[in-house]
Amino acid sequence: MNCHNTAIPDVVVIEPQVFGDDRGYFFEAFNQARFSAATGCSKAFIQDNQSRSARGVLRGLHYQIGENAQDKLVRVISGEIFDVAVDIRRNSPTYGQWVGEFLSADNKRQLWVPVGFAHGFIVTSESAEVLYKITGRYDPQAERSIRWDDPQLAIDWPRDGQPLLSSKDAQAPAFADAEVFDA
Ligand SMILES: Cc1cn([C@H]2C[C@H](O)[C@@H](COP(=O)(O)OP(=O)(O)O[C@H]3O[C@@H](C)C(=O)[C@@H](O)[C@H]3O)O2)c(=O)[nH]c1=O
Repeated sequence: MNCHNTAIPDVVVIEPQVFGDDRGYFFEAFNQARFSAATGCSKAFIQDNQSRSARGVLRGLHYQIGENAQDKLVRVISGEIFDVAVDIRRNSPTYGQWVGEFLSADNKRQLWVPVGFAHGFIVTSESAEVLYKITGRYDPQAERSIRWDDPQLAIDWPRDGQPLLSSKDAQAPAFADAEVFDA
């Protein structure tokens, strides 16, 4: 497994070692001990989420606040996405900064997005299926969002034209009005 920190060190790219042979390939999609060594996270994952989206769909930017705040380990099982994490920890030196990584079924990269970050992605292939493990339970009351095109965040989404959004995401508040993390 190969890991490297992104420009925001708490966000980590994990690249599993892939063993190819005449039959196809094998890799460990998740290994608790190696994952904890790479991220410092020893919390248990309690839920796996999977979604499928067409090209140009943008989901985000999302997070949960309070005791059900969620860490996310994101990967792609078909197609390609540009996956984004935004640092929304008020006291962080990288507060308001974002990192983005292309994750695909081909490159098998995973992105570790810890609590304190807003998360979103745009689909850059014909369609994409995204699978992510989370540590906090789904709590609609704790859900928060930030608009994808917030001028202060200025995320450079790879896209042709306007993305396809949920109605919830189309009405998301600006970063300046968002509830953020104090820690
Ligand atoms: C997130 C979630 C949604 N749902 C339901 C609620 C709703 O009816 C339907 C679709 O929900 P959403 O529109 O919020 O799905 P989506 O826009 O894909 O939300 C996800 O976006 C990515 C970027 C994330 O980071 C995730 O944490 C999550 O917020 O699924 C659950 O039952 N459990 C869950 O954990």
